Amino acid sequence: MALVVQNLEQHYGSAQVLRNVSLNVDDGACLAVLGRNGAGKTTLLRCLMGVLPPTSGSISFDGADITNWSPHRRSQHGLAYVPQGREIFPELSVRENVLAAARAHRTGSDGIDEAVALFPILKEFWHRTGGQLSGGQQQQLAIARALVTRPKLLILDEPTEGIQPSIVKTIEAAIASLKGRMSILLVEQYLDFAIRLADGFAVLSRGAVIEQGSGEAMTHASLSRYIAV
Ligand SMILES: Nc1ncnc2c1ncn2[C@@H]1O[C@H](COP(=O)(O)OP(=O)(O)OP(=O)(O)O)[C@@H](O)[C@H]1O
Repeated sequence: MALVVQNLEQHYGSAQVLRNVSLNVDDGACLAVLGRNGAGKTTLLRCLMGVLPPTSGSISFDGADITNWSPHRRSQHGLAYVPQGREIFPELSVRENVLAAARAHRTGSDGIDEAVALFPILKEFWHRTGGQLSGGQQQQLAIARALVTRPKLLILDEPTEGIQPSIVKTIEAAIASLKGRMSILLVEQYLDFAIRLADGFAVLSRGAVIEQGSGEAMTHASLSRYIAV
């Protein structure tokens, strides 16, 4: 098991946002975390990355208890996070965005080439600034930046949100090609995308996991009631 989350709880002030959340991601597998807006998905990811300390519960990854580790230490240990809203550096070029991530992880040119090869548009726009890219191109850049850290677990927060269908296909193909080489935790509201990629799922509702299952159990009919519209 790559990632083991046990009994995680989180509060914002007096409001409880995560309730007894337990889930696992197997080595090399893709787990989809589904749920409506406000269900607590982003809060869960922020706890996994160490941006937000959980109120209680534990997180272990790759054999280590990382519950109290800093975000930096988690990243060095192999966790990479592509947040919702992408968060690239808009003033830096595509090249500089990628190199900044590579430098922090001492990734050489082979690792950079491998990550960028998944998204040919990035080489085409290598010297444009991040801010000049479309939303879908920025999403590809954000994923490439995560990949140059050579993660063991790639965490993606709604990578298809607001992105045109042709780029969604490119992102889907890229994630599909990564399966088996790293573990993936995919938060998604685009159900068909999640069904095509994931080996298992967990549904969050009001901060609690209300259903979990295998990839075979993931059908539009069984899961659409848990997703907005
Ligand atoms: N910084 C914060 N302070 C207080 N409450 C917050 C904060 N961030 C989120 N919340 C609340 O916590 C709950 C869970 O939010 P979260 O962003 O984790 O949900 P989500 O499932 O990721 O939703 P979305 O799909 O809209 O991003 C929501 O009720 C939200 O309003």
